[in-house]
Amino acid sequence: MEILVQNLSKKFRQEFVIRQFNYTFRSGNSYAITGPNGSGKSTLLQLIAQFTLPNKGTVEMVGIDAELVYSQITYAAPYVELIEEYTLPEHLDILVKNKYLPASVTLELLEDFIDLQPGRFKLIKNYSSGMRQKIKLGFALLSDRPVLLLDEPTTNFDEQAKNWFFNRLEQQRHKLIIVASNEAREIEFCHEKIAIQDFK
Ligand SMILES: Nc1ncnc2c1ncn2[C@@H]1O[C@H](COP(=O)(O)OP(=O)(O)OP(=O)(O)O)[C@@H](O)[C@H]1O
Repeated sequence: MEILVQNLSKKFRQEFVIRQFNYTFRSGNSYAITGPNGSGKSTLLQLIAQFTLPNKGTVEMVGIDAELVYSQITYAAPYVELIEEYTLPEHLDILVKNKYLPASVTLELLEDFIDLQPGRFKLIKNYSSGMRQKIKLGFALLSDRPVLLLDEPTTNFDEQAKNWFFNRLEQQRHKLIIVASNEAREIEFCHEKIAIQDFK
């Protein structure tokens, strides 16, 4: 898998958040997008995912039809919400039906993966913020899609949960991973670092 980004620019109102960004992302590599608050890390991640359109430039997933790009990506971010009124089994069911997760991901497997005590009738909104983040990451990490996009993945995590995440992330090295973050541990995992300030 290769994502080719050429001459990408994005502005909100009259102000450029990203200007003339060029990069090639490849499977088996992990990339950190770094920069101060409000510098455009999340915007760049959303542009790469093609969730949002650029003002100029292109993002191409090489060899993949434009309509199928979404089916190659898993995305975990504070602004990508879980369905709060669902229970975990209901949520899992919908992700399997929509092919976000393979059918081999059973409830038992998911609960084991995220170290969750079974609480099958509990609504997602009644889990703690750290647990909700773990569920979100569990869904992303158990997917077999080749591109994994993570925005500030260890937000709301204590040390134990951070260890859980980094151990499981190690098993994803074959994927193309992009992390938007300023957190030292999230960045040090990555092979390449992209400073957003270089594209202003
Ligand atoms: N939909 C939008 N409409 C208008 N402005 C926006 C929109 N999305 C982002 N921005 C602006 O673009 C800039 C970059 O925002 P972005 O969220 O990408 O930064 P960030 O580096 O991810 O920030 P943080 O580290 O705080 O999460 C900010 O000034 C933000 O206000």
